[in-house]
Amino acid sequence: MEVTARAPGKIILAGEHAVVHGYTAVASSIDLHTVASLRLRPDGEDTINLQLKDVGLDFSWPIQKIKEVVAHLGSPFSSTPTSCSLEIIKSLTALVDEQSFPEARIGLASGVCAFLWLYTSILGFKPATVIVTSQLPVGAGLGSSAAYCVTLSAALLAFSDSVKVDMSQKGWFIFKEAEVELLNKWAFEGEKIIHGKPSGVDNSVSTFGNMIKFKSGSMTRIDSNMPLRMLITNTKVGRDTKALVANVSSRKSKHPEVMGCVLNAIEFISEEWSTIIQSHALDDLSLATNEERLIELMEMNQGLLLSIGVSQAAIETVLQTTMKYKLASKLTGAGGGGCVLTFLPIQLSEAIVDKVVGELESFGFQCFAAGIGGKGVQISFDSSP
Ligand SMILES: Nc1ncnc2c1ncn2[C@@H]1O[C@H](COP(=O)(O)OP(=O)(O)O)[C@@H](O)[C@H]1O
Ligand SMILES: C[C@@](O)(CCOP(=O)(O)O)CC(=O)O
Ligand SMILES: [Mg+2]
Repeated sequence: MEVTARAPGKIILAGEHAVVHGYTAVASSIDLHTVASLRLRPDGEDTINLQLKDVGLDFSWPIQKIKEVVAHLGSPFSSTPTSCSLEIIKSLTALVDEQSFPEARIGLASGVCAFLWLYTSILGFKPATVIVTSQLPVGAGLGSSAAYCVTLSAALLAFSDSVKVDMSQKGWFIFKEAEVELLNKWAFEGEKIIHGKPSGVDNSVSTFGNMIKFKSGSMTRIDSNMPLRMLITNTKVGRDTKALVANVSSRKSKHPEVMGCVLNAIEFISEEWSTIIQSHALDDLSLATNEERLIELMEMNQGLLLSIGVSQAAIETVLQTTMKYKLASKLTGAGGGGCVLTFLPIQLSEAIVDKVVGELESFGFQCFAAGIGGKGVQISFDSSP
């Protein structure tokens, strides 16, 4: 029996970073997914195998070895989501390092630690092969870390005693509500290992899908009444969410009053975003007025993100390029590189979009569109041998 789980990435429309400090963010799922398949190995085999196809890494740990490393810390197996202590992270990192992790890919090590923590906590020491693939660029602001943790948590829970699923069901489906909440909590624990101090917005939107407003750990679903088109430009400049979040926190402790005002301003931007997107535009004129307001909010949000130190040269190149076409852009996710969103008004001609894309791609950036606001995590079973 094999289970496959898929979880979407996200865009943050307003409020990244501020959300880490208890302010509001507005985020939406996108129709690009991370997929994890998990197949239990027959009894007698004694390894846990993890294949990360996008980054070309393949790990195999004898169960006995994992037991030796984590069991002395007490059985990590737990029916309620628990945080991975620093001591366990150290032990898990030793397990990852033993597999001669390539130096250039050391940032990926925390993702492998998150896997080991989720695996041993949810499934214990059952032998299995887990394969992860993704349509999302890794480390580019589209929430690949959250989609990875959500999809792994879903696949692991599907074979655990914590959820009750009918494995004969055909096609994609999802657990019951309380079980999805449990999954989201586990994914958050995985995100903590990768991000250090995540707000929880990314795992929540990947788990539940749609568009959400998120503040201080709780989410409200947004029912958008506006068609929304965003061009996503991947600058391909690598960055690490954990470091960017830590830098913002350090700026906040150095300049508490200034940062308080900036983050408060971002809060108002997110609130206004959520009001506008839910309002009913009765005619083309009011739709255009609403679009104009969202464009201004995006410009202000980007300015504030620059002021907290998370913009970057390639991001600024995207902004200047799209500005030539009177289009507004803002970074999405942690910034420091990664992806930028450009608001495409509904009336904008495809000819202009093509011109902007052509110019952006001439810098070596990659442009794409993504469906906004689709379903959250789903699983499916395959009983073929
Ligand atoms: N498909 C994947 N395969 C392996 N690791 C992944 C994958 N997706 C995410 N990760 C983990 O998430 C990390 C990137 O997370 P992060 O810096 O938060 O960027 P983002 O979430 O914006 O893509 C990677 O370094 C890796 O540890
Ligand atoms: C910067 C932040 O607001 C979003 C990070 O998103 P991403 O990992 O860059 O996709 C951090 C968080 O909310 O946990
Ligand atoms: Mg992330």
